[in-house]
Amino acid sequence: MQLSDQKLGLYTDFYELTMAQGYLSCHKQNQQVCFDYYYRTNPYKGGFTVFAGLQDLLDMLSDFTFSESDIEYLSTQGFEPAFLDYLRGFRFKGRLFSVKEGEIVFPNEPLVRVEGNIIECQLIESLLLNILNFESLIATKAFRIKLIAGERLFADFGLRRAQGLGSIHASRAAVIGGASSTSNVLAAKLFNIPVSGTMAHSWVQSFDNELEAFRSYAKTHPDNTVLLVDTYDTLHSGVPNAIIVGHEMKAEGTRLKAIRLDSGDLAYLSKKARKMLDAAGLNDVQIIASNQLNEYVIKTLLRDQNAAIDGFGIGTELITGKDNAALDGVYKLSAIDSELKMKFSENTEKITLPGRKQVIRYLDEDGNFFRDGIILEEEDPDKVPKIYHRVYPEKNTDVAGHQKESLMELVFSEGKVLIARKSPQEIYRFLEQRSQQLPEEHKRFISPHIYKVGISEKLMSVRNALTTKLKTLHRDNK
Ligand SMILES: Nc1ncnc2c1ncn2[C@@H]1O[C@H](COP(=O)(O)OP(=O)(O)OP(=O)(O)O)[C@@H](O)[C@H]1O
Ligand SMILES: O=P(O)(O)OC[C@H]1O[C@H](OP(=O)(O)OP(=O)(O)O)[C@H](O)[C@@H]1O
Ligand SMILES: O=C(O)c1cccnc1
Repeated sequence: MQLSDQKLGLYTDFYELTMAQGYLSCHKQNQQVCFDYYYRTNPYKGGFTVFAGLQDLLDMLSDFTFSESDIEYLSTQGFEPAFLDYLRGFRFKGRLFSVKEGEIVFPNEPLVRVEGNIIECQLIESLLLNILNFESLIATKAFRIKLIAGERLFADFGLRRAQGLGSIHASRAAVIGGASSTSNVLAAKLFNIPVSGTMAHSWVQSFDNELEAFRSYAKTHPDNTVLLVDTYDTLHSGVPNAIIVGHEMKAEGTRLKAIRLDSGDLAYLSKKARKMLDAAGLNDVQIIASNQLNEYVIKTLLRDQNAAIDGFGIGTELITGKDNAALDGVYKLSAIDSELKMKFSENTEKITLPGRKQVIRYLDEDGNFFRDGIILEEEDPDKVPKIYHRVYPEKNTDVAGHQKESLMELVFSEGKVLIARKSPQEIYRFLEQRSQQLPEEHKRFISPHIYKVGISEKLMSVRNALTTKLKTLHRDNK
């Protein structure tokens, strides 16, 4: 994706650049490091997250360079000539290992591992977090909606309510999570996703009366006529006028596709409208609903109130990931050359895991997700018999004999993307398949069952030994 000729090297936080300059002047530029990307809490108080944004990140990495005008700008911000020279030829040449886009993932497990020299890995931190945190947040929201909407179509209507240009990534992520189409034409073109649209109230208002507005639209768009029926009075004007136009279209050999309800009690109105359409012989005209919808409203409409709704248009709540402003994904250093690194915290849950790691997904006898285990990359997964709770090792699970999968694969190396490009719809199909392996108790909205992610004994002992070493060192330094 490219919005302009602006290169992306400056799409970073200032401190990444000041540290990068510091690494260069301390002659650390050849140190080989490893960073992990992971998040800590599932959004929406849910039981899982949908990992998204990888393809965009990989595309943007190729553009993560500095133009002459970027260099000039940095020179006005106090950066040294030697560092500016370094940036002139900069290109990320490290390696990325990642779980697949569309994978269902859980807190605290590495999702991306970045390896390379300390400067390149530091500089891409902000970009990586920006893209992966946001797209994963929106894809997760979309998938929660999809879990409830089922086979009914749902369109992303969010552009007008999105956080600026973030809508481009959000619309892509919405389709990864299960939206059938987007109203966002630029996102549709850039990512080759289905585009769709109905009409606004302004169309209806722009004619002398509602019937004329409906007739004119049907004439100009006979293949895609969806009439917005709530401008004046849904049941006394909108639906009766749509029925007149539906009959006229039939007589002309075309078809009224749907009506859209955008206010009022959507359950009551949809059931009444369904009856009226059916009584008029327009059983194939669908009913689409919109107006501040989310997974909870859709759930009560469909499951408690038997609403006669065939499809949904969803804007604000989908595209902004309401009620979760951000996914709390982080990027933490875990190794420099052969030395393992970790960060302490008062909160034991937040202590990072050192070393180069892989995530193993263990399956149960039905092929469903059973546990995830974080192991050291050098470990043979076949020789990991148990995984342990990262804080309370007395809680552990026998995983020997379970079918297993390694979740992270090499996706970027020597400046090249190593995985095939997939459309957001193809990524959704992968997500759907994975969702069938995720036990139902992790999908419920209220107090979902916590999916267990453990660590291998070797990783635990490496972490514990390093903890003791670093604590001693820092105590002695006091
Ligand atoms: N049957 C229903 N059950 C639960 N929630 C519903 C139902 N029908 C509509 N809603 C939701 O209730 C809210 C109604 O919004 P609001 O109170 O602003 O009324 P409105 O219909 O938009 O009124 P207006 O005519 O001013 O546009 C929306 O979020 C909508 O999705
Ligand atoms: O409610 P959301 O989930 O955010 O979905 C998007 C909303 O945007 C449109 O309304 P708007 O009033 O902006 O335009 P209109 O004149 O077409 O109704 C549309 O009719 C939806 O109600
Ligand atoms: O196509 C629509 O009906 C639409 C698109 C964006 C926002 N609201 C409605």
